[in-house]
Amino acid sequence: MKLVVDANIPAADACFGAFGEVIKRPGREISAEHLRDVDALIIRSVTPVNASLLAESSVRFVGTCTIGTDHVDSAYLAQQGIRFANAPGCNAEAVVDYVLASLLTLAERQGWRLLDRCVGIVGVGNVGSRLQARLQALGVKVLACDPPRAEREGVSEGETGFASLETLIEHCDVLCLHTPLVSAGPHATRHLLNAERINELSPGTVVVNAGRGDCIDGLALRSRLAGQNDLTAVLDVWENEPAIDTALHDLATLATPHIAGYSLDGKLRGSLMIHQALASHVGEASALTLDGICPPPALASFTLQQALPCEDALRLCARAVYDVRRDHESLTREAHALGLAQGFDTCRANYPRRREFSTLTVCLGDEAQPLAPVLSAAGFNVVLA
Ligand SMILES: NC(=O)C1=CN([C@@H]2O[C@H](COP(=O)(O)OP(=O)(O)OC[C@H]3O[C@@H](n4cnc5c(N)ncnc54)[C@H](O)[C@@H]3O)[C@@H](O)[C@H]2O)C=CC1
Ligand SMILES: O=C(O)C(=O)[C@H](O)COP(=O)(O)O
Repeated sequence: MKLVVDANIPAADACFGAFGEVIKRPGREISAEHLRDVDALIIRSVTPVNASLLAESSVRFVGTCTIGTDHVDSAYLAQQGIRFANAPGCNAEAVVDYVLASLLTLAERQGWRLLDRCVGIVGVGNVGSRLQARLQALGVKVLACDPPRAEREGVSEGETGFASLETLIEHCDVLCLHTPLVSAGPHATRHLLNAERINELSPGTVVVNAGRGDCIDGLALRSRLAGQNDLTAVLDVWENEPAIDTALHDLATLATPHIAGYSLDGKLRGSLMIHQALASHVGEASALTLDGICPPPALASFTLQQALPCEDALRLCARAVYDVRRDHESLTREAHALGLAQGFDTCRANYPRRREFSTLTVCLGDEAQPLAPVLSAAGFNVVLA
C-alpha cells in the first residue's frame, strides 16, 4: 500500500509505516498529481479533499487526524465508495485547556475573576460539553446553546439547560464558539455571529472563537473592535487561514494560529484514531496504544505549599503546563519576520511540545490543601502531600 501523509502529523511512521510506503508532504501542497497511484490519504484540516483532488486517483481511504471535517467533501467520498474517517474528540481536552488558559490570562490583565463570570458556550459537543463540565465544576455560571442537540434530544429552550444564542448574547460576559463550520441547512454556522449579533454584544464581552473562523463575520467583528473598542477578542481560528485579516489580528487581545487543539496528546490521539480506522479498513488488528506513542510529560508533578488565592493557583498550574501568551507572542514575532500568512504556518509547523492539564500532578502541602477541589475541577491531578 502507498500512503500520502501530511508532514505535520506526529508519529506518522509509528501509526502508518506498517501499512506500506509513507510519503510525507506539506498538507497545503498535496495535489492531484501526488495521489495518482496512492491507496490512502492521511491529512489534517488544511487539505481540501474533493472531486478535483481525487478524481484521477486510486485513493480508497481518507483519514483526517482532526475533529473538524469541513475540508472534506464527504458526500463525494461516499458516492465514490471511498472510506472516510475523522477523529472525534481527539483534541477536545486541549481546546478546553486553551480556553481556560486564555480566560485566566484575561482575568489577570483586566482585573476580574473567572469564577464570577457567566460563560456562554455555543456548540455543546465534544469540546463544548467538556468546557461546560470543567467550568461548572469550578462553580462558574454557564449558559449553553446547541439547537441541533436540543432538536435531537427533543427539548425546548430552558427545559434542560439549553438557551438560544440571543439569550447568551444578552446575559453572558464571555461567549465561546465551539461550532463546526456548516454552510447550509437550518443550523448553518457560517457567520453565526453576524454583524447584527456582534452589535448586540454588551460592552466588555469577551468573544472566544476556537471553532472555525468562518463562524464569525470577521469584517463585522473588526469594525466593532476598531470603532468602539469595547469587546475583547480571543481568536484562534480565522477566515481565510493562513492569509488572515491583518487588522483583525492586530485588534485581537489574544491571537493564535489555529493551535487551540495542538497538545501533543491531542495530535497523537488523532493519529492513533486514524491508524485504527485504517487497520479496520484493511481488516488488520491493531495493538498500538496511546501510551506506546506518547512520551511522558517533561513536567509530571510539582508541590504547592502556599495557600494561594484560587485563581492565582489555577493560573500558576495552567501556565506550568501551557501558557497561551507564548502562542500569541510567537505569532506576532513570526508575522513581523515573515508576514502574517507565512508566520501563521511557521508557528504551526514548529509548534513546541505542549501537554494537557491532565498530565500534571499537583501535590498540595498542608496549607494548600483547600485548593484541591478547584485544581481538580480545572483538570489537574491532585494529591495531598
Ligand atoms: N481551534 C482548534 O484547534 C480546533 C477546532 N475545532 C473545531 O471545533 C468544532 C467543534 O468540535 P467538537 O465539539 O469536537 O465537535 P462536535 O461535533 O462534537 O460538536 C459540535 C457541536 O456543535 C453543535 N452545533 C452545530 N451547529 C450549531 C449551531 N448552529 N448552533 C449551536 N450549536 C451547533 C452540534 O450540535 C454539536 O453538538 C469542530 O468541528 C472543529 O471545527 C476542533 C478541534 C480543535
Ligand atoms: O481537530 C480539528 O478540527 C482542528 O481544528 C485541528 O486542531 C486543526 O489542526 P490542523 O489541521 O490545523 O493541524
